Amino acid sequence: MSGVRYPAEAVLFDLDGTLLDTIADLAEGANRMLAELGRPLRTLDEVHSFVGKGIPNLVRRCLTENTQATEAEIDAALPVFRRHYAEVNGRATRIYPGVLETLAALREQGRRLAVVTNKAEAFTLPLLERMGIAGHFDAVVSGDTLPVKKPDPAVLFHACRLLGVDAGRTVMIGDSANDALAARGAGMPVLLVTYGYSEGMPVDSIDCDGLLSNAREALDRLQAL
Ligand SMILES: O=C(O)COP(=O)(O)O
Ligand SMILES: [Mg+2]
Repeated sequence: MSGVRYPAEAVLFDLDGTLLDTIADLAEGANRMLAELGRPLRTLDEVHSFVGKGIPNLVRRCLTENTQATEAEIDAALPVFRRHYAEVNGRATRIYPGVLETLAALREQGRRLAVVTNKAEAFTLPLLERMGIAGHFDAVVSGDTLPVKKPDPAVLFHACRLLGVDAGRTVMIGDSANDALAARGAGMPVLLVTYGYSEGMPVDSIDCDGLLSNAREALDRLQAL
């Protein structure tokens, strides 16, 4: 892996598409919103390609992809989505295979772990609790923790500050170009899982330091650092 010549003391994890398969709940929230607004519903595949840049972007794309909406309509839709998503958040969400044992093993190795997600904090924290994984993380940075979100590297630096670990001793693991660009901007190595969302983009076309078909593979990669 390029750029790392020391043990990685901390690992930053993306949430949606990396640790948790949240797509069914996101699609349910989106379609309840669209139904309430009298707009055409979206397929799971469509929602899949809309996830990654946060909830405002998901709502915007649901309302504007191959159709039209005014800025005022998009603004008005956001609280509708939030209301519905708050109801379903976590219901059909699943932890990806290999994630639990990987988190436990990384902690066993003494590494500090954080979640850095573009999902808003109001949904992130209850979801981590509900899925029983909140206790694995020493810090959580959500999409509205700072005024910026991924791909801005500021969120990764913020997570490192919360962890008390140098960004130069940290590795990012994600599923999309937002994660990879943020890591590149922070000068951090980045591994991408191949099973996530990546906004409809082939994940192997994204500049990164390695692909993981199962989170468990991160253990070997990090072992070598
Ligand atoms: O909320 C999103 O759009 C995606 O969130 P993520 O950063 O955890 O993938
Ligand atoms: Mg993601």
